[in-house]
Amino acid sequence: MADADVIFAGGGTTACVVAGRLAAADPSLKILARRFRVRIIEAGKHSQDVKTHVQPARFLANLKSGGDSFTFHVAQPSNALDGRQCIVPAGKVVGGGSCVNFMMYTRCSESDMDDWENLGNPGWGSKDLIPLANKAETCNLPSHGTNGPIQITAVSKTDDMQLGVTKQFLAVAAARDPERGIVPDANDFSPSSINKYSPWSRYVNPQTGKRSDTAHHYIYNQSHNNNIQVLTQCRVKRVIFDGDRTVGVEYTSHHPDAKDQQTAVIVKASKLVVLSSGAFGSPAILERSGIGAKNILAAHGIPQLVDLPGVGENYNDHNLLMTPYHAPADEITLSEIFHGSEDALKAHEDRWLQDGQGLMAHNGIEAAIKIRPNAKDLELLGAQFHRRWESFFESQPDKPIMCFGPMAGYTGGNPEARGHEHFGMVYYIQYPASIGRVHIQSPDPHAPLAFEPGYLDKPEDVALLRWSYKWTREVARRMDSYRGEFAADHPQFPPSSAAICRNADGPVPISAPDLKYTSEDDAAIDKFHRARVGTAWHSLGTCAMKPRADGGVVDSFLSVYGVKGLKIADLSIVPTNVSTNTYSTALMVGEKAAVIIAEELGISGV
Ligand SMILES: Cc1cc2nc3c(=O)[nH]c(=O)nc-3n(C[C@H](O)[C@H](O)[C@H](O)COP(=O)(O)OP(=O)(O)OC[C@H]3O[C@@H](n4cnc5c(N)ncnc54)[C@H](O)[C@@H]3O)c2cc1C
Repeated sequence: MADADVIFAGGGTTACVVAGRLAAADPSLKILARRFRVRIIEAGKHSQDVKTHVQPARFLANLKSGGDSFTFHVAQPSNALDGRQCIVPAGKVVGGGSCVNFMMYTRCSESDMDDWENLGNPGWGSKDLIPLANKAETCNLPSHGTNGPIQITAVSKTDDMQLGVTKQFLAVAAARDPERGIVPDANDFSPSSINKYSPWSRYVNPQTGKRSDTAHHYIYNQSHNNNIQVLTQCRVKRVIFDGDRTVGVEYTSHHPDAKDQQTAVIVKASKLVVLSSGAFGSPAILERSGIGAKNILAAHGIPQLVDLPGVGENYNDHNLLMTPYHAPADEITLSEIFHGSEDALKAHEDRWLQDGQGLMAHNGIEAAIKIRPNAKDLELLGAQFHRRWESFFESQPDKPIMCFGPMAGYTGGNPEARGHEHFGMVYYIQYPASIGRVHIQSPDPHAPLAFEPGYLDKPEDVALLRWSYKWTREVARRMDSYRGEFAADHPQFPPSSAAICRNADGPVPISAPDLKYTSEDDAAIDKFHRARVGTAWHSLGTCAMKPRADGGVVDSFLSVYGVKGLKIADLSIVPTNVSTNTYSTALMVGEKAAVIIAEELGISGV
């Protein structure tokens, strides 16, 4: 007899949306959201009411603690990064990334969704997906959702802002770059909002001040619904088939203290297995199940069931830096919450416990721009970027090249920054030309993956970051709080350079000339980027939804090619990159997957 009707392998962001919607619509359907299993009596890694998850501003301390709500995927050494091994964390907790992310509320470009549809995926264009993006959220801004589970703190005007650096960023924008202009909401899916400065909202409930994640808002809110069974600290090894029909999955304990992490347990699904293990986990489960490229499976002694060479390929992310600037001692930032002791945090936590307000309910980001270059920028971006501009961006006016914004606080790891105030300038590439891959390197589900993120493999991405460093620095230098660069976390320019980093008494005038950089300076910037560029935590694309002949892994109904009864619902299915922080994309994919599965299973009311 089957253990459930639908089994989800992975209980992260997208899985909670799909499982929650299906279970709420049809309480007679048994849903088993598969995560980490408690081996003895340890409840495992639920996120419910855990303060590192629900108190928003603890996100950075949680990440830096290296704690057990993350999997840290260590990449292979990369030539483009001067031999460095990047580390890309992914959420590992019920609710996945939505419980550990930075809560920056961003939505993609219309054309991103239309690109997916045009790849051969009917029903995945902006016309169909925008209503589903709105269905997921409640956000008090025009053109957003009004009745969805995910609650947004809307920031659209100066009165909504708590951080001086945000206001300064927008003030410099207004004075220095009036051509681009400021809009109240750059995340309304309107092409005309691209290339505009804007206040920025966050995934925090404005009433309670709690993080708005999918675990609490799609699963834990259904504690009355006995049909949702969540196993924690269990790791899915592979999918079990009867011929080409999916019948269940095999899992093992993932409890860190478990003496035996290899004993297999098999659970059967009567209707469907859904892989929701994210851009790293889902392709790995497929490969361990015999679905993937022949050479990779053969190298690990796994018999091939379906030849799908696209599995694990097409790894996409956004490449990010946050460069810090000194700020006055009385600057309002989150640095104390990011790096302070529990004693130092107590006042912030007490304030938050009173009414859910204060800096503990914040993420430090309240303004940004998804930017496109003007003629002067294109000249500065140089020849290395021009081909990419002409072939990809020029004809797609709603595709930004970078996202820039100020972060109120120091996010780096240099202990010299402690006890002083800083703000950061964040910059990340929206559509990196460099693409990576992730594959298994063992049939063991606990073994690390063979991961090549591809960061900066292409020179056009290096050119983008070089221009972005200079661009963001020019804005920072004009902000009232600017007191010079925190030099240890900037490029090491030659001592004679006019661009050398130094302390300052205050900002330069808006009309001051821009810094001049020599070719040696440019080399220092590139070296810095190769040494420091990192993930934006937006991994996607490794089980792409596109035609099988084009390297696709799932079709537009999210069904894995070559077998029956197996779907994927997470960001691994996204075939091409998006101009957004990807929580919104996971919500949208989840809502779409819920509709698809409900229709197939004859469930109404989703
Ligand atoms: C540190 C960080 C900061 C971020 N900041 C932002 C932000 O500010 N704004 C924004 O919009 N987005 C942000 N994101 C991105 C966003 O949160 C993710 O893109 C999104 O949550 C991914 O959803 P998913 O469903 O694809 O995967 P996940 O949410 O990662 O879910 C996958 C789940 O599967 C589990 N799993 C993996 N393998 C197995 C297995 N074999 N068996 C069982 N379970 C398995 C994992 O533990 C995980 O819980 C951030 C992400 C991170 C990690």
